[in-house]
Amino acid sequence: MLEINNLQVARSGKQILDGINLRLIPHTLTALVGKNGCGKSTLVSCINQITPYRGEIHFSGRDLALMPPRERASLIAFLPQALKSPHITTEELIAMGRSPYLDIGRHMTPHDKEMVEKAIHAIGIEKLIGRYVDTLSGGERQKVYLAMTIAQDTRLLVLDEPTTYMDMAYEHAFLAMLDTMKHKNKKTLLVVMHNLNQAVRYADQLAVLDDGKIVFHGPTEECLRSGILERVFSVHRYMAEDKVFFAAE
Ligand SMILES: Nc1ncnc2c1ncn2[C@@H]1O[C@H](COP(=O)(O)OP(=O)(O)OP(=O)(O)O)[C@@H](O)[C@H]1O
Repeated sequence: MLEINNLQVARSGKQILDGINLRLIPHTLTALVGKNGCGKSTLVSCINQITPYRGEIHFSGRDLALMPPRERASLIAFLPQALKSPHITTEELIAMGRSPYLDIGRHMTPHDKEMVEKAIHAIGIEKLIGRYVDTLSGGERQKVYLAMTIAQDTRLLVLDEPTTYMDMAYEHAFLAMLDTMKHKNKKTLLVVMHNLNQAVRYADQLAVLDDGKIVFHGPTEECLRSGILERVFSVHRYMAEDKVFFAAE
């Protein structure tokens, strides 16, 4: 599984990530949390080999920096924070998730088509089929991109703020679906999350970034006991109906 060793990123003379070590546990959901500008998207873009870094990122013992992009895409699916709006149909975009597996003529096999269908149903976007991506709302576009990452059928999914545009009810349904994917489909998930209340409810593990450093990585329960979230986010915590909630001070 994914293992990051002593990752360093500097930009315009500023140290953005400093000595990051992170080892994901298979078949768990790890929420990457931290205040605005602490380096979450930068860390994700290093895994995606977009941002240059010093240090090492391995997947099942293989250096990701040395792995051909097509092979990498068969192991790790990414949902970036900023989504493009190409003038292609939703099915065409979702089918791009199958790119790492297609032959030289880019022909979809019945299995590829089945994976696309399954992703459409998993996200519940049947009504968006036939629409052009550049005509969709922010939330609709986010769902179509999510279907693309699910169609990619990788062992690891790295999602950068996947619920930004989602309404509250769909956000819950989506996070519950990730939970099912983890258990039923044996997926491992690294998810950048802004909503602390959702993170502590759905994540098995929390990785807390503060000013470019991982200040906690471990089970969610342990993180809650440590009081680190209150310190990093300047929030206070309360209980309601046996659930933990955080609120701004
Ligand atoms: N090209 C760049 N040059 C200089 N600084 C940069 C550059 N790109 C990002 N940064 C800085 O790096 C820091 C980390 O940015 P990053 O986008 O990773 O934060 P984040 O934790 O994802 O933030 P948010 O929660 O707001 O999405 C920020 O202070 C940002 O301004």
